[in-house]
Amino acid sequence: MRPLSTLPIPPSVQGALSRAGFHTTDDVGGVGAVALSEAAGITRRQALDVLRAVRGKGEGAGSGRSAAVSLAALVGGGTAQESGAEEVGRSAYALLLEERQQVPIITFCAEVDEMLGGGVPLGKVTEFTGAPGIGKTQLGMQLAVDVQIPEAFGGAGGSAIYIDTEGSFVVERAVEIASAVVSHLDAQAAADGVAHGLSLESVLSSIAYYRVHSYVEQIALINLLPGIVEELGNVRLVVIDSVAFHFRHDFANMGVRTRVLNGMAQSLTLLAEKAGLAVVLMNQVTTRGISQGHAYLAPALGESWGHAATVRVNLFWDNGARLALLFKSPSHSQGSARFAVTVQGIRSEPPDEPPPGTSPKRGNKRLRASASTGGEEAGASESVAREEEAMKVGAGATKRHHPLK
Ligand SMILES: Nc1ncnc2c1ncn2[C@@H]1O[C@H](COP(=O)(O)OP(=O)(O)OP(=O)(O)O)[C@@H](O)[C@H]1O
Repeated sequence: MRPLSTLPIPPSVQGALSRAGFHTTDDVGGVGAVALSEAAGITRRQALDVLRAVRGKGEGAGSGRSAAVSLAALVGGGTAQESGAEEVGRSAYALLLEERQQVPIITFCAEVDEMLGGGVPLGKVTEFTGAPGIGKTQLGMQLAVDVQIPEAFGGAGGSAIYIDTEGSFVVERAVEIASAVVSHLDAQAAADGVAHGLSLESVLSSIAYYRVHSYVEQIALINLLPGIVEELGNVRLVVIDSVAFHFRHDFANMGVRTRVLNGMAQSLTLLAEKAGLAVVLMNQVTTRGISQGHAYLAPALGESWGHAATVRVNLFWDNGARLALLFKSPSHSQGSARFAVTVQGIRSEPPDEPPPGTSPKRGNKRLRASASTGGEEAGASESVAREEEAMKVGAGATKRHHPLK
C-alpha cells in the first residue's frame, strides 16, 4: 500500500481523488476506470492514468495480480483483471466515449486545427511532411508546448517526448515558443480568474528530449518508449523529428529497411492507441519527377510507409505563404489551411488586405473529395495538383472560434 501522493499523478487529479476519499493504492484497488472517473469527478483518461500509475508502482509482489494490465481490463474494472485477459472486445459506443474525452492538441493556428478536427488527435499517428524550412521543427516544438495547456484551458494537460534525429531542436527557440504560450495563458487566466499553473520552467521540464544519432539508436529508443511513457506518466505527445533522416542515409538494403520501417510503424501505432497519446512524425519530401513544369513531391521512405500514419498532412509553399494540406484522414475530408511561423511560434496567417470592393483571396479551403484511389505516394504526388484544384474550387474561408482566443 502506498499513498497516492507518492505516485506521478497531477496535483489537480490528486486533489479530486483525495476529496472523493481515495488516499492510498489500496483505496483504488479493484475500482475500474469508469467507476473511479465518476466517483472522483475526473475524466476517464485521467482515471486510466491513475490506475496505470497504481498498478505500475503501487502493487506489492504479494498481491497476486499481474503487473501487465490491459487497457480493456482497466476500463472494465476487476473482472478482466482477475481472468488475466489481455484483450477483450469493446463496443463502438465505448470507443466513441473514449474518443470524445481525448482533447486534441492544438497547433495555435485555428485554421490548421479546424482542418484536423480540433487539432492533432490523441491515440493516433499523424505525419507532417514538407520541404526543408517549411516549419516542421517549429510545429513539433509548438505541439510539445501546446500539449501542456491545462484541460481547464482547452488543452490536453499532458507532457511531451521529443526525439530529435537531425539535431534541429534549438532550445532558445523552444523558450520563445513556450514563453509566448505562457504569456497567452497568463492573459487568459487573468481574464477568467483561474490559475493555469504553467511557467517557462515547468513547460521546458515537461519536454523529455532525446537526441538519436543512428537508425539503431532510433529503433532502440522506440522499442523502449512504452516503458519510458509509463515511467514519465501523463505523456500525451511523442514527436519524432524527422522519422526518415537516418533511414534515408544509413541503409543499403531496401528490403531490410522496409521490414524495419514496418516494425517501427507498428510499434508507434500500438503506443499511440494503448497510451492514448499523439505520435507526430515529421518527414522530409523527395522529388518524384518533373512534369509540365511542376515538381512532383512525395513523402520520403517509400510507398509502404504511406500506411504508417493514420493522418497525413503535407506542408508546402504556396505563393510565398505556408500551406498545410490534409490528404489522409479516416474521419475528416481533405482540406487545406494557411499557417505562419512567427517569433511566437506557429500562428494563423494574417489575412490579405483585399483591394476595395473585392473579396479576400486567402483562407481555409475545403477540397472536393478526390476520386483518386492511388497509393499514398501517388496521393502525395498529386497533392500539388490537388492544391491547384483547391485554388480553383476556392470554397471560401470557414470561421471557427479558436479555443485559445
Ligand atoms: N524566431 C523565428 N521567428 C520567425 N520565424 C522563424 C523563427 N525561427 C524559425 N523561423 C522560421 O522557421 C523556418 C525554419 O523552420 P523549420 O526548422 O521548422 O523547418 P523544417 O521544415 O523543420 O526544415 P528541415 O527539414 O530542414 O528540418 C525558418 O526558415 C523561418 O522561416
